[in-house]
Amino acid sequence: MVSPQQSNESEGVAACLQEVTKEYQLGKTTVQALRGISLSIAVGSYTVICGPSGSGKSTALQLLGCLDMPTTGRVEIAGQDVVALSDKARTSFRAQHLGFVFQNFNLVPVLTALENVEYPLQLTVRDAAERRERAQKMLEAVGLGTMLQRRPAELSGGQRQRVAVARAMVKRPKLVLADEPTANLDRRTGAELIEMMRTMQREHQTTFILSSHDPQMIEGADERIRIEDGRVVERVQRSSPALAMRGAS
Ligand SMILES: Nc1ncnc2c1ncn2[C@@H]1O[C@H](COP(=O)(O)OP(=O)(O)OP(=O)(O)O)[C@@H](O)[C@H]1O
Repeated sequence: MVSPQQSNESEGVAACLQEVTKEYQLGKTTVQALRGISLSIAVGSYTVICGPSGSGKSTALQLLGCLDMPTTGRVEIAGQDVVALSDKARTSFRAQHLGFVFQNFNLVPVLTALENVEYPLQLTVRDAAERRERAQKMLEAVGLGTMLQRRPAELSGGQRQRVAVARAMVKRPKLVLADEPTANLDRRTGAELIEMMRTMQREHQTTFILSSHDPQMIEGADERIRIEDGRVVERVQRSSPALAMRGAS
């Protein structure tokens, strides 16, 4: 297993991209999804990456989640240069330290809520009773203590996304990445989910990085990073709104 080095992390940086570009090849066409992005995310913060459709939000999130590698540049998560890791070490690092919430919930349909949340612990926790107890506690924390045995099809969209948040949090990750988590929820359910994620983030001091178009989510963030056409064009910290930096990189 790969343990994070203590370089940037000990300086309060949970994750950073340095001069990162990402190109996709579409037949003979090269799509430049990210055009030299540099950003850092503070430990324990709740950061939203926003911007128009196609601007590069999901691509940035995929890189921060070790789900893809940059074309050029450095990606550091919890002090670890993840580009330098082998595929196997990167998979292990991801399983150990990162949690994910997706727009479409991505729950396993044949498993119950409890089994879905237990699932990621199979890689890291040997004791079955401990896995069950941790999964149950996490489902109770997201308000689903009475629905442990329900399968995803027997839950509402908001409840499914709560299961997904519990699944992301159960391994006590350093970082939770959420790609448009409220996109498939109505406004009220989205607002409840945002509040719940905020509570979890504060209680567990977990760093959350989200991508979103949702004004409710963007407004409540500690920091918002706006991307347009593969570049960071604005960073606004909630504590000091005057810190808006047009054309940050
Ligand atoms: N696998 C891929 N192959 C080719 N092009 C891709 C791929 N993934 C993304 N792109 C392109 O890269 C650019 C950035 O896409 P990305 O999904 O990161 O944007 P986004 O800001 O998340 O958009 P949305 O808000 O619509 O989800 C777009 O031009 C997109 O078409």
